[in-house]
Amino acid sequence: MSKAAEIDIASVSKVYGTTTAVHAISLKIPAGSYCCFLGPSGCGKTSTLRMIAGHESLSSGDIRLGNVVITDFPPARRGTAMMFQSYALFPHLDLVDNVAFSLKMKGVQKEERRAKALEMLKLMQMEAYATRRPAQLSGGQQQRVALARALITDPEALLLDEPLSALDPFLKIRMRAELKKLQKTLGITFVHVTHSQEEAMALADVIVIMNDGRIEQAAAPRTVFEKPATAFVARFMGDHNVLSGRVTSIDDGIVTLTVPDGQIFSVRDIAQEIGKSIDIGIRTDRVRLEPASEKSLGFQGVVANVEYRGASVKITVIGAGSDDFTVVVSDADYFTKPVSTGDALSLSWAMEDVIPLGRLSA
Ligand SMILES: Nc1ncnc2c1ncn2[C@@H]1O[C@H](COP(=O)(O)OP(=O)(O)OP(=O)(O)O)[C@@H](O)[C@H]1O
Repeated sequence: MSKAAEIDIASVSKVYGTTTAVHAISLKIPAGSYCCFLGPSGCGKTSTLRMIAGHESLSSGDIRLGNVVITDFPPARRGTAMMFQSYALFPHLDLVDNVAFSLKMKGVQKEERRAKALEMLKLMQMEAYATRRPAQLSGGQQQRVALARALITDPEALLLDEPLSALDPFLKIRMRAELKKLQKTLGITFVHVTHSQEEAMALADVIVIMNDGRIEQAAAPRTVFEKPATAFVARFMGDHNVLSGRVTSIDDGIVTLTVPDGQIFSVRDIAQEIGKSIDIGIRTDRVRLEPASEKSLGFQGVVANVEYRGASVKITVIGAGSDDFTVVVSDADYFTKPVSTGDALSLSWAMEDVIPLGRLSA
């Protein structure tokens, strides 16, 4: 296998007619890492992947793979390989010929390309099916063949566009583990586009969260979850409450934030100006069902909904300017003091659990 290569995306934009799909993004994807592009539909993740692959031209900027600027290279000369969402296997060819296809295009002799294709099918544990056609395989097996076909060119980076979306939920989780294992075995850079937070968290060394053609945050899954950079990231990753308010006083480093019907205090220097709007995040599992003390923060609200989830219970609360402030407590904690819809309750959390979120507005 080839060596892994860093992918350097420098100020890359993509404009389609009047739509700017990607706004001058810059990102370095470390060599040998598993990188997931995550974001809502239309945020520009597929356009970015296709520009790395060479299936879409750049409107501006440059892309480097290792030491080589590949911006103007055709797909086959880039050192990348792409696996498509639909797998794009040829129905009339058997698996060996499907996998060997790109070598045939390169003029590699039949014996040599068939031997290499069998080696790749073996890597994906599909050699027993070598003479079958794609229609005679399950979804998971087709995916393995598509992977074998992408890997036969010894790419430095493998690009995967929603690779698990065609699979049923059970297979999705199994193939997810196989992808991760394959990336570790090969050691090459994987770039995987997904709209599933869970998938990105499970697979990635680096998650790149995109919104409206821009990168909101690029970091390790734990950083993204524990320190979301913006309100968008906190909301999109889920399991966080986002409260917005105005700074009403700053005293000795303690910022007082006033939300429409309550007060939240933060010890951190999250905004310097009185009157400025700010967003803060609080994890749903860090909220306690007890009144705030001097050392903690909180508000009083009214229970809007209670959802039993087995090991935990999710309580939705109206208050502090939010109509869906969410608290997740363990089943044990909940059942010692259950609450129902319409009950008034006090919520609190520790000051250190307040996450200041970026992109402040005036
Ligand atoms: N060939 C095209 N011509 C015109 N506009 C396009 C083209 N391809 C994408 N777009 C637009 O660019 C924006 C980004 O699209 P892109 O496919 O990159 O998003 P995405 O995040 O991958 O979305 P999805 O998850 O739905 O695939 C969208 O507004 C889309 O409509």
